[in-house]
Amino acid sequence: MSYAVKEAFLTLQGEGVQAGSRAVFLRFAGCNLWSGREQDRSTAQCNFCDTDFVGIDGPGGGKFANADALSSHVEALWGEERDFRLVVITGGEPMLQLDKALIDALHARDFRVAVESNGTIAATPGIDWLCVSPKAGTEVVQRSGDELKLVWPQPGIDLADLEGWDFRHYLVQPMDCADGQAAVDAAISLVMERPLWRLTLQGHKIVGLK
Ligand SMILES: C[S@@+](CC[C@H](N)C(=O)[O-])C[C@H]1O[C@@H](n2cnc3c(N)ncnc32)[C@H](O)[C@@H]1O
Ligand SMILES: Nc1nc2[nH]cc(C(=O)O)c2c(=O)[nH]1
Ligand code: SF4
Ligand SMILES: [Mg+2]
Repeated sequence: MSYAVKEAFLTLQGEGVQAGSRAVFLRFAGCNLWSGREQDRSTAQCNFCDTDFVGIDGPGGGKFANADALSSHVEALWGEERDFRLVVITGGEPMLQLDKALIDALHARDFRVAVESNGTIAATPGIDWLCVSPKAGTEVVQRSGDELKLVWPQPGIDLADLEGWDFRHYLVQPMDCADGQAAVDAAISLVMERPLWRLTLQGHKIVGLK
């Protein structure tokens, strides 16, 4: 199978429990909850997205013919070091394209495979670190994983329901939006009221990384 990649780059994981780790980011093109066009945002199932995932024109992006070609591209971005190899596969919605062949090819090059998903498509087996970020009003089928990362505030989310799912870590991430401070305050209040949850900040934006 071929893969449509918006962009790929070396940075630090900015979010979640693995924040601060050196990682290659692989951003697949396309999402099932929004077209990515601004004129569709207000009517999309997910309308607060902070990411351009349309097309294959970003740095390190392109069309890759097969899993070997794409895993080789990831390896070139990482460099020679064989230890602690980490790739974060995101998008867009990565579960539209991520298959076993790509996970196997990345494992063969000694990468741990982390994935950021909206959870509306079941995760491909073999992922080493799965982050699910639920969106209000969508049917989340992937209710287990390593971290659940809730962007907040999101009207229509049933916190008690999420708390019954099977995740090792429950994280709340302030929504990057016009009133960012209000979102930070709301996230802190959530943690104060429900200590299962931990605050995660988008550290890459704070320090000026991509
Ligand atoms: C761009 S999404 C791509 C992966 C997948 N489609 C998803 O939604 O999880 C990557 C992460 O950014 C989060 N995110 C998107 N827009 C955000 C915003 N405005 N503020 C904070 N986090 C945001 C998502 O919830 C998700 O955890
Ligand atoms: N540095 C950095 N860390 C991230 N963690 C999750 C991201 C994403 O867009 O999925 C992201 C991102 O876009 N950049
Ligand atoms: S599901 Fe993820 S990629 Fe899709 S629009 Fe929402 S935040 Fe963006
Ligand atoms: Mg991002």
